[in-house]
Amino acid sequence: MRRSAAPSQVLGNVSKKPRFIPPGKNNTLCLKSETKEMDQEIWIISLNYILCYFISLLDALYVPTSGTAKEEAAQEEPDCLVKYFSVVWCKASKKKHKKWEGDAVLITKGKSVILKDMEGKDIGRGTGYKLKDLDSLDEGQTLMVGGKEIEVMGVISADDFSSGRCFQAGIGTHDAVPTALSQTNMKPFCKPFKSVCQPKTKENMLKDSQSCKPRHDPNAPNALVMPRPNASHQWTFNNAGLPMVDVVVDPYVANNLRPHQKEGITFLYECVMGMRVSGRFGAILADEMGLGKTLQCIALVWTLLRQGVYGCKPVLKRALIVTPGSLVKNWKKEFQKWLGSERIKVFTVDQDHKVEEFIASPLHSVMIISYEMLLRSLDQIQAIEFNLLICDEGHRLKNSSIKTTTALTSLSCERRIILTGTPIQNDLQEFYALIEFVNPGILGSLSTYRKIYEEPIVRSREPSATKEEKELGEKRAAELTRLTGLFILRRTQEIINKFLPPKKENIIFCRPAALQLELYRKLLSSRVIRSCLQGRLENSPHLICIGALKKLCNHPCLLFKAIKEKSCDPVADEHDESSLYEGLIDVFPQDYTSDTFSETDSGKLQVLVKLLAAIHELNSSERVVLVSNYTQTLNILQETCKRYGYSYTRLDGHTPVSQRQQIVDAFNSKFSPAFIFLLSSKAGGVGLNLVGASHLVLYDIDWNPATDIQAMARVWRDGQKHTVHIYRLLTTGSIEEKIYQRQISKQDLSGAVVDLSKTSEHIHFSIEELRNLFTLHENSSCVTHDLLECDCMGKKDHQNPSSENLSVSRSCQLGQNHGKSNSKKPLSMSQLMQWKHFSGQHQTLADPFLERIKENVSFIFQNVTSPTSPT
Ligand SMILES: Nc1ncnc2c1ncn2[C@@H]1O[C@H](COP(=O)(O)OP(=O)(O)OP(=O)(O)O)[C@@H](O)[C@H]1O
Ligand SMILES: [Mg+2]
Repeated sequence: MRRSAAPSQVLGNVSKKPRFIPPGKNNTLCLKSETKEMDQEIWIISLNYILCYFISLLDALYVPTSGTAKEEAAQEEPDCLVKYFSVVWCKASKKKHKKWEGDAVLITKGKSVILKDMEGKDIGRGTGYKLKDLDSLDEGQTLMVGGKEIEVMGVISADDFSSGRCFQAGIGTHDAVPTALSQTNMKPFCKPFKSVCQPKTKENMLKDSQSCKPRHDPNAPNALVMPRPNASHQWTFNNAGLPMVDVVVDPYVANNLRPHQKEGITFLYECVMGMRVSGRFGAILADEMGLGKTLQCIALVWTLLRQGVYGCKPVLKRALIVTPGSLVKNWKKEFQKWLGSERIKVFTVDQDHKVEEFIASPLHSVMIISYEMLLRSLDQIQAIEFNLLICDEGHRLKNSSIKTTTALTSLSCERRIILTGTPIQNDLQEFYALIEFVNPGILGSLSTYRKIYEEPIVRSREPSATKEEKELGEKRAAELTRLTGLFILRRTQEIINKFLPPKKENIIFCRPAALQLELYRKLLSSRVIRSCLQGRLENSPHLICIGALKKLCNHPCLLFKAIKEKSCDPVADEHDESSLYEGLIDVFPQDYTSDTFSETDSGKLQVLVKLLAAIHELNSSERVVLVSNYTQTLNILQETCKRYGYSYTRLDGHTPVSQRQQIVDAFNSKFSPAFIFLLSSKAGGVGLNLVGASHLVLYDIDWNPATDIQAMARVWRDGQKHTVHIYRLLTTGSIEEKIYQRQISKQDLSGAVVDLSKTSEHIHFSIEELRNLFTLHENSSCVTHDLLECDCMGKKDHQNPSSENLSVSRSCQLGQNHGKSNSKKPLSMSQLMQWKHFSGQHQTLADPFLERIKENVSFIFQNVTSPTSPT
């Protein structure tokens, strides 16, 4: 017999011995028509063989199934028991020496069988078997399926099949057997445990073992001691038999750590040391914004640069931190903040400090560089041996084909950490790309991953999914979470609530101004929108319409400007946009100019002006961050600041990266004269600390909830001293409300693994969705509230939980709705239902800031998070 090529046979199964068994014996099953072609060999299954099989399972990774086999088999013979077997297969032949061609999964149901390869594709089917033969099918037996011979290697439980576990290699925890995972796209890494110190002589090693002591006292009170590696780790990485020594985080930094940060550092340590998943050294730290991911990494880097468990040898010699440009200086500052300036020298790459300097400098062991600069200096960086790579705001690596990802992947550093505060969102393929970056190959090939996880999970979330599809999708999602949970850590903000001041979050529905309403109606009646609703969406005219409506919601002057620009553009050939604007100019007053805009023409701007006045007057020492997604809108907000004499500072995409940290520091300083920080959420939303302000206004809304959440997290974070007020402004009844509804319904969708929302406006809209987007609700004070089916009608005060109105308020709570079918509801806004809410006309509002704006506000939702209250 030749050694099999089946993956399950490759790893050490040479001991498998064939044994001839006469054909026709009851341990060989075959179709009648195929009996003659059957080979007459039957195989012994020795204990060794079974062992080999299980070891080999570790070899093949997630090998998918379409997830429908169970249903397919069930359709054929609905009442029979479905069984699953792991098998090996080869083409049927009379050859004496078989060469197994692959592993497979056999599904039997009644008299039928389906054979699936390890990618989940059907590779054979058969019917007409004897019931009793299939019922008694067991290890070692062979069977003919559609021209293939198979041999049963073991039974698979229904659970292992539906979770997809039967297709994956075992990914263990600390105690796992070392895995030999498939190495899809693996780069030739440098050995992670290659000594970063000079080689030593035997005598020196002996000396070392005597002098090798923990750098810090592991028995000191509150000492943060890293877990020791298990025997298998020692076997793999300590061949020299060096003495083991406790790795203890420097108390200088450890004393400042919050409990979750201590856990996070331990987790990262275990990941990058290959102690959580054998042979894997990557991690994703996805803690919510503001939980101090930077500090956790700094503590890790500092520990590994100075210490190592085997013979005291430091694990790292050099670490590379890649971060958005606006955060390069922030990282340097944080290093200084937590380690002081004498412990470590970090090198930040910029125009004046080139990579070459780092190479030449013996002083520096940490390099911080922006993603942009990394691309420009890739050649030099590739030549440096880094032992740890940290990618801050690493969700940008969600696309494996973009330049940044390819550049970073080309670095031969196996220890990789992605930091992201944004939920690992978007589609499951982006999730795959992030995983693939930190632990290449761990989820198998993309096509395998798609079949086994993505397809069943996505399918299970579709409204038309059957019960079985839903169950399968849930199981696969749970399995994916379990597996990736070994190296992804996410904690939510609640864990630091107790260290933070209260946060008041308000969603403010602003009544549109008369001019806005008139323009809105005109836009909705345009030919372009009508034709969109008839399904004519070539060249995406609906995106132009959406853009126009969003501009109008911010301020009509933005639309005016767009119309003027279009009409002045001699080469304008975008018929859709021009015809969308047809006749609109007549709606504006004759003397209208975009420069002399009036705040009374925009509901939101009116509210903002009053709000700023209230803050300025009532809380003169507190400051405000004003956020918009659009530079043009920021211009209007800036102009408004000027008009009212408010001092301001601004950070947007045009702000030179080198100046960003300076601007942020100046604003956060208590001596800052600036009352307002104008922030473009796209340019500077991520990672910034703006704790100098305690009020934050989100002037407009993005499709992606993560963008808004990111922006809102800038002020409510460690270091904040005042109660934080967040105001999210939405134009009542307009497209903004719809986008908000979509945001929160998508957030609810974020199942066990990911948030499936889309990032850009390039979302696929159904005609029904477009119809909803292109409807103006003039008679509602809050469409979002209407959708909650709450019976308070906004007339009652839901503000005071101790008042008798509580019972009315309760009718909005989830608990009360349990009996109702949610399927009728377009949204599942469970969180929002638990917020206080009240109409703008309410007699008195407990909040002095809201009190000042109520005249222009139709409805408010409010949620207060305080150290003692649950969120
Ligand atoms: N243990 C701590 N004690 C006091 N302040 C802390 C602590 N940990 C972190 N901070 C401070 O909290 C702020 C937020 O930390 P950091 O910027 O690291 O958050 P993050 O998790 O990276 O958030 P984001 O996802 O928004 O980037 C920083 O100013 C940091 O110095
Ligand atoms: Mg950060």
